Amino acid sequence: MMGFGTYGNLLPMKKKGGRGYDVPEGVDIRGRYDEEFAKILTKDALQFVVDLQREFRNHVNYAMECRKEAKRRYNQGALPGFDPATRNIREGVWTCAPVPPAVADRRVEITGPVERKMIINALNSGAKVFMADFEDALSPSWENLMRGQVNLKDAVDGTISFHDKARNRDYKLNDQIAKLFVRPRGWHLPEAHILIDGEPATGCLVDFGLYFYHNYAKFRQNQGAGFGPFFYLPKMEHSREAKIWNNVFERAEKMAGIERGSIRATVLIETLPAVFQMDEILYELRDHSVGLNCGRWDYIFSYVKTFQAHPDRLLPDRFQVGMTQHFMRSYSELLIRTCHRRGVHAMGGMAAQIPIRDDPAANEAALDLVRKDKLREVKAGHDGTWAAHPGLISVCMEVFTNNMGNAPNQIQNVKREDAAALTEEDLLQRPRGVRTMEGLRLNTRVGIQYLAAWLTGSGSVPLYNLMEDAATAEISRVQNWQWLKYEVELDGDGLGVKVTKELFGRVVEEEMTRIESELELCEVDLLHCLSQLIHPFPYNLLQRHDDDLCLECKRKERRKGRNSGSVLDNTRVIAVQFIYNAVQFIYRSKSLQRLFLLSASLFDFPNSPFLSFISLRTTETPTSYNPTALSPFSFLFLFFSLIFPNSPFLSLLENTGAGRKGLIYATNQDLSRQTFNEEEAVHSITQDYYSIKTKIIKQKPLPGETHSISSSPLEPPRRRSELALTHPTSRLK
Ligand SMILES: CC(=O)SCCNC(=O)CCNC(=O)[C@H](O)C(C)(C)COP(=O)(O)OP(=O)(O)OC[C@H]1O[C@@H](n2cnc3c(N)ncnc32)[C@H](O)[C@@H]1OP(=O)(O)O
Ligand SMILES: O=CC(=O)O
Repeated sequence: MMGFGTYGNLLPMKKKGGRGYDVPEGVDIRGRYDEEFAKILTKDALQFVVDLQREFRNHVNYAMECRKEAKRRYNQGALPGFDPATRNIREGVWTCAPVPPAVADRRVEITGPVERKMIINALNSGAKVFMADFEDALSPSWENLMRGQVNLKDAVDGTISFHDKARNRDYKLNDQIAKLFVRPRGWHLPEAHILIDGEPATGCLVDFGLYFYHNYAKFRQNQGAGFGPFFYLPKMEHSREAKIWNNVFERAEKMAGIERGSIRATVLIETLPAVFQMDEILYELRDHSVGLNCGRWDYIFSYVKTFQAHPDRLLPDRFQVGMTQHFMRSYSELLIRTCHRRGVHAMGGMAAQIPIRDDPAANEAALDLVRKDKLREVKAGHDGTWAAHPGLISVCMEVFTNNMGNAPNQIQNVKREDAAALTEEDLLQRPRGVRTMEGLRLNTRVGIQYLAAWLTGSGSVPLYNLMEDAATAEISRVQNWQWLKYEVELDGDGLGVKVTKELFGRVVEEEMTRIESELELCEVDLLHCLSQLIHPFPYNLLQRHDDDLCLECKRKERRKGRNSGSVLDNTRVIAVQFIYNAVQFIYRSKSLQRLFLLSASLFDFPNSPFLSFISLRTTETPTSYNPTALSPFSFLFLFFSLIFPNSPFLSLLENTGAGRKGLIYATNQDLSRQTFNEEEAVHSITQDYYSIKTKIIKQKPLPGETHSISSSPLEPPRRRSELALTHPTSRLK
């Protein structure tokens, strides 16, 4: 994980700015200078990005305007649907270019952020494909984005390695590795660290351009058997956006002097409007396509976003919106039919379960949910599927292999002509289910913790034994937004209770308390981990504490409770405890919190897709974020933080306070990820947005609580006994 511990290098950034890099005319780099990054941000590579930007920016701007126009129509009551103007494409007989042999078999694909160790683990995982993610699994700090490029270049070169200091373990590539696909960001996200002609570059052109420029030759030789590089393309809403990608690919092929159709991409169908454009999208990309993928989590998010002005289409609890809902099943079946008719892969979606290492029964239950989900996919006709964790590869592989036989895919064998009968009504059918207080609470808890992690540099995290990334956490955010906007009346325990701002504010406070109690369990682990890091003094990353404890130790620690335990009885640990307490003391200071947010917003997050709330252009309470209101002590702190790049002080400032504020703010904003009206920031919900609680670490269920919240889009949720204990209305009095 790469966090804000890198702040220390920000002083050099101030001095050098873009001047540290040798840039072409019209380019200004705002991110900090780093020698490793300079090998990626070469003048020639930047020139390629600049050329793409200049050639395509008007097309991108136009496409974004069209999105706004469509949104206006949906907000006035229109529904998305098939476009009569492109009927000939949908009904015409045509196919995409043949699938390259290197990626004919994609039965299991693993995904993950472009972190060094995870790239190696994913490529070695036994999956057929690894999708390296600059998008939902990555928090888009300058550090993460640029390190990601460095890591991918080493991976394609075959030289990538990693030494895990805490475990004294070396990582390198196996002989057999997965095929690499790269997912750049969506068209709508700017890259604010790189200005081209005075404007932020288009994020995906930076991701694509730098990666392509440095890797196309080696990739085609080492990975693609003459084809490639390969990409996943996210968040498109219309085929005109696919057409821009197609033109970008042709431009890149021309620059590289490689054959047209070398680059191949799979498009994620993960917005509601795009489901009505699947043929059109494939048609635009027909020389460069290797299929479509059911990006089901974002698809659910998009349902809320598209219908934000349709109170008759509110979602039930997040975990009830699964693949057995009619609109979800219809989407997956139509995707399979469309892809197979056009001769390309129909990829399945992500199961959010991850292995549960300290509870075999819960682990088996989680694996069983994955198995059922994958079985549904393969039987429906999907050619492959996604897994979030290496521990799930064998389960998914077994299901697909047992049901696909020896064929590398089902493109020719399962045509799903029955899906031709699916109508607009099928694809839009209202989801069924209930809206509960439990759902509201869970969304709140997940939202707070995900945003806190995201702010501190982690775009995918394990929460309550599930993978959470920007797509899944986004569902939590928009669902709360929707329920609040329409003041829905809750079902179940919350029967008759309306989701008002007051209720939401109280839920936030209560969930903060709960998170705090969960985190107290983790503090013992943190201390233990610190003890291992004290020598040398812990200017080091503290995040990976949990894995370093053996399971028995963890159980013992938890039984004994906070700040006790036999593993904490030596001098080193007492020293650590002293430092830890000192840090905690500082850490709870409000001015420091403000300083943290201030530095974060100044230096590392101009890119934020939905968290621009931490920017300084705030209309919030007069003292917050006002640099002149900070105490001299804060400045001293900033000074020390800058001197010590990986200061544990900064690591510890990973905070739920920021996450809470983020959730409150984001919940009250326009649902578009592109813009925020800061005027609308709501002050009335909680008295204190900034109270920092403690470091976000891996969340484990509380003792006595069942481990399995069903996360599969297949199964209905189970009760969480813990939450059912108190009637929500009495808790809120
Ligand atoms: C909806 C969508 O957009 S899905 C696509 C975007 N989302 C993703 O890609 C999420 C991918 N998954 C992940 O990021 C991770 O699995 C998480 C954050 C959920 C959990 O990660 P961890 O907490 O590290 O899991 P855990 O501790 O069990 O990991 C065990 C080992 O597996 C590795 N690992 C876990 N997930 C992955 C992965 N996706 N790829 C490669 N390696 C992985 C870890 O690095 C660790 O390696 P080590 O033993 O050598 O140290
Ligand atoms: O990107 C994938 C999704 O499910 O969302």
